[in-house]
Amino acid sequence: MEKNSKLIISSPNIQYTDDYILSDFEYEETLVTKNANEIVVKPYKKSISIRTGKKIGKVGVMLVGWGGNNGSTFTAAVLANRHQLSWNTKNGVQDSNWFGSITQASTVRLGIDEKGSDVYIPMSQLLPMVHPDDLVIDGWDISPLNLAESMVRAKVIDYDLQQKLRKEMAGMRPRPAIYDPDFIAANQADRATNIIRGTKHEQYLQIRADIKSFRDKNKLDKVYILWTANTERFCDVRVGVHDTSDNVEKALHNNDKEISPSTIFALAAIDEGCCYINGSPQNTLVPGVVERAESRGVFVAGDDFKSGQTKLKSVLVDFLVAAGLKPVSIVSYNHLGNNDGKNLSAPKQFRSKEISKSNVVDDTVQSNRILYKEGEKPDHVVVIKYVPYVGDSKRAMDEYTSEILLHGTNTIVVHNTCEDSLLAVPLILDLLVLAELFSRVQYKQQQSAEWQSMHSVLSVLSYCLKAPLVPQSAPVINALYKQRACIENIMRACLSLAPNNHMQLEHKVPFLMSELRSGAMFAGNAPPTKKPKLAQENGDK
Ligand SMILES: NC(=O)c1ccc[n+]([C@@H]2O[C@H](COP(=O)([O-])OP(=O)(O)OC[C@H]3O[C@@H](n4cnc5c(N)ncnc54)[C@H](O)[C@@H]3O)[C@@H](O)[C@H]2O)c1
Ligand SMILES: O=P([O-])([O-])O[C@@H]1[C@@H](O)[C@H](O)[C@@H](O)[C@H](O)[C@@H]1O
Repeated sequence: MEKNSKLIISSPNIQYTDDYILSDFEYEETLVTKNANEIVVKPYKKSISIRTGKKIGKVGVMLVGWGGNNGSTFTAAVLANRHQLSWNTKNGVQDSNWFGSITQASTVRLGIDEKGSDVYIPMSQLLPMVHPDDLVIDGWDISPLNLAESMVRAKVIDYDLQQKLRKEMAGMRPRPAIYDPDFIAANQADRATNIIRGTKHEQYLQIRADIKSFRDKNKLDKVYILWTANTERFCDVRVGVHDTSDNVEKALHNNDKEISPSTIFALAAIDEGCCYINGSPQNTLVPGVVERAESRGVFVAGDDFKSGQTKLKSVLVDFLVAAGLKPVSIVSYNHLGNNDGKNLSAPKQFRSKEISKSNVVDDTVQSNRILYKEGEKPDHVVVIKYVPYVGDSKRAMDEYTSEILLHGTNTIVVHNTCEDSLLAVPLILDLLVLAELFSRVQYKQQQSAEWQSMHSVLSVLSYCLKAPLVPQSAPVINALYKQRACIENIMRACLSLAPNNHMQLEHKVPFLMSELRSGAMFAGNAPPTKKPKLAQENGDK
């Protein structure tokens, strides 16, 4: 499909207005009930209407930890792509790209052509999405370095590209941030010289003022707040402090020591009506914060970017278990030398990461009671070591041992070296682009008049996160294929298209095969000669 060709869904279930894409969608599921000696399966359907706003507006993003490896590399990537920069390296001239981003560099299966071949288009062409070039960037950091100095410190971007970006990035300086030595490693103290003084509530008010001034100065329609600052220790969640919105607010006013800097940022974001995304593993989004987001109709998402070792794990374990093989021992070791690794060399901060990296196999293991008894899990060990010399170039080594036929074993060993930030930054972009897209998608039961947004806990972003936060009582899905299919199929539903099922019966069932070959399969489904009629300009059906 040509990059700029227009996607038109030719269906009686879709209508295009100036402001919306309106879709009628049949949501199908299967209700399963088990009793002593039978399993009853009952298919059901739900007719819903979906509308997607076509107007994006001006979008701003404020990064907490802007001066870090991820924050400075994200900024460099946006600018390099915006200016379509090329630069010299020992391997020749390189061009800017967004490799690693599903919204910018991946395609989705749309359907089949007359010959029955799959047709794919860029995910970014499926629905209106904010373009990375249009993002306005700002943020906070406890370190005072400007973004050019931060980029140099990070040692991620090629030198020649750094030179092309330095002038513009030198003009970007992180706002003072909230520093609490009780929450991040003591070894971070020497960079914490750009901080907001005062009580926790005064810091909260300053963050709100920062968001407001950023929004007003740039005339923004939406602002997204994303935490890519250092990993904090878990806060000790307490009844009366973290359990409700009112109690969290009270605790803030009382300067409670268990209210973390990241929770203060989250409260400020939510109270300014801004989506808050947690790219680190700590438990920022305590129940009281989630309750506040729900009461204000604001999205929150987290935790911890799923960028490398864990992303691969959420594929490999799914493949092994789905193949009927039984992973019994998973050992994930890595060392790295960036500041993230330095912070994680402290036990409490490592513990936060160990938790988020360890739960990623649970959904797949629990799905197969042939291989695993109730409560049975593979041995699973996570090791992270700080080795300054290697910098951002994380060296990950994984060993997967599985039981196979007749007490055999299979051991898969993986070695994975990468600039950690070059894997995380595309996820930061996708989290922002997808959060903005889903802020424009609303649903209603066809007979009811009220349009509803998705639940405040935006679990559709799980694909980008190691330890996905989900609405209360919802299951956590970590398997990467399922997470990606969820995004694709919700986007297809916005266009009234059925989920991809990969059955390809036209290539398996003889009468369908002959219909395909004779052209009879598409008889009466020929593309329309004229555009689908525009619905009345009323935003509603
Ligand atoms: N592949 C990846 O890089 C990856 C993957 C998953 C998660 N993460 C998480 O993303 C975060 C950032 O990673 P990084 O490599 O950019 O680390 P980094 O240490 O280079 O950057 C973090 C930045 O946050 C700043 N900071 C610390 N506390 C702050 C606060 N309270 N307010 C504002 N700024 C603060 C630090 O000064 C630093 O500049 C870490 O928590 C890391 O665990 C990274
Ligand atoms: O994403 P992933 O490769 O599983 O996990 C990574 C860890 O292995 C790494 O040590 C840490 O510094 C990064 O923040 C990231 O969390």
